[in-house]
Amino acid sequence: MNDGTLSVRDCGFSYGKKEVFRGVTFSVEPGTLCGLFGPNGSGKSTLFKCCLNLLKPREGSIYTGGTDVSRLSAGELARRAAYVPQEHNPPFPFLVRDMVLMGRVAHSSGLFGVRPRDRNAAEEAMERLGIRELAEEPCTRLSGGQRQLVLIARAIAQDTPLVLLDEPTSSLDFRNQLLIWRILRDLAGSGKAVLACVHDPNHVVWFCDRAAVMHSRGLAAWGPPETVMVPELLRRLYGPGCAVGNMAGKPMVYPQ
Ligand SMILES: Nc1ncnc2c1ncn2[C@@H]1O[C@H](COP(=O)(O)OP(=O)(O)OP(=O)(O)O)[C@@H](O)[C@H]1O
Repeated sequence: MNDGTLSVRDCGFSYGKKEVFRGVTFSVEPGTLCGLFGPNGSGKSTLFKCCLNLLKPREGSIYTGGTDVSRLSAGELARRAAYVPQEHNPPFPFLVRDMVLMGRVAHSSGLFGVRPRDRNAAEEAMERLGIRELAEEPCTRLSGGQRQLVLIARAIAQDTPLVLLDEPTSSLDFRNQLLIWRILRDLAGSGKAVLACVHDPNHVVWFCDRAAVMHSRGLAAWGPPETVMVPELLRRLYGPGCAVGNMAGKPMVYPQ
């Protein structure tokens, strides 16, 4: 099996003596968009870093495409999984075009081995994200939202079977939020496994096929959003000010 399936098996992690989560088990299948949500500090970014072998779980294991991520070299992992971090402030004034092209490094022999098809993939990704006109801009001169679009374009250019995104719409206006969700749905539609950390529970209901919920040092729920998004769980997560109604046959979360 060399697809994008992400399989998190009985995973636990601690920073020193501080336990962040334990017993986390869920999977993201090819063709599926899964939303990961939960309160601030519940361990979502930490779990992402474990999936990318940047942090080592204290217990359990994480597989992608049937291989334990800890057994993959950095290059192999970069060909299997793309990652959009929560934020990234580039230390150097790389041009947007070069930043997106960096997504292709996993497929070529370094930045000096860039082939026409790598350049095409980068151009297509910029086109898809609507940032072609920013191609010659240094990344250090972009707004927060523009930087976020560049990071997503880089992940798309990387063209991996698994895509992990940490709050991919946090800095975006509503139009660009809708654009990103449409692109993520298309990525899943093309057979990729997509895991996106999200804060707005309505985004999970509207756009995701699966929901995974981090809370109280573990996974509080996992399944189709309609079954996960129930008032009891939301009140546990976010307190009594949270209600669930119905809009167009889907749950709709709103303030009480
Ligand atoms: N490098 C670190 N060393 C020690 N503790 C850390 C470190 N990074 C994160 N933590 C702690 O681990 C817990 C989980 O943090 P994490 O960033 O994974 O949460 P999160 O769910 O992504 O939060 P948010 O929604 O605010 O982005 C928090 O209590 C945080 O303080």
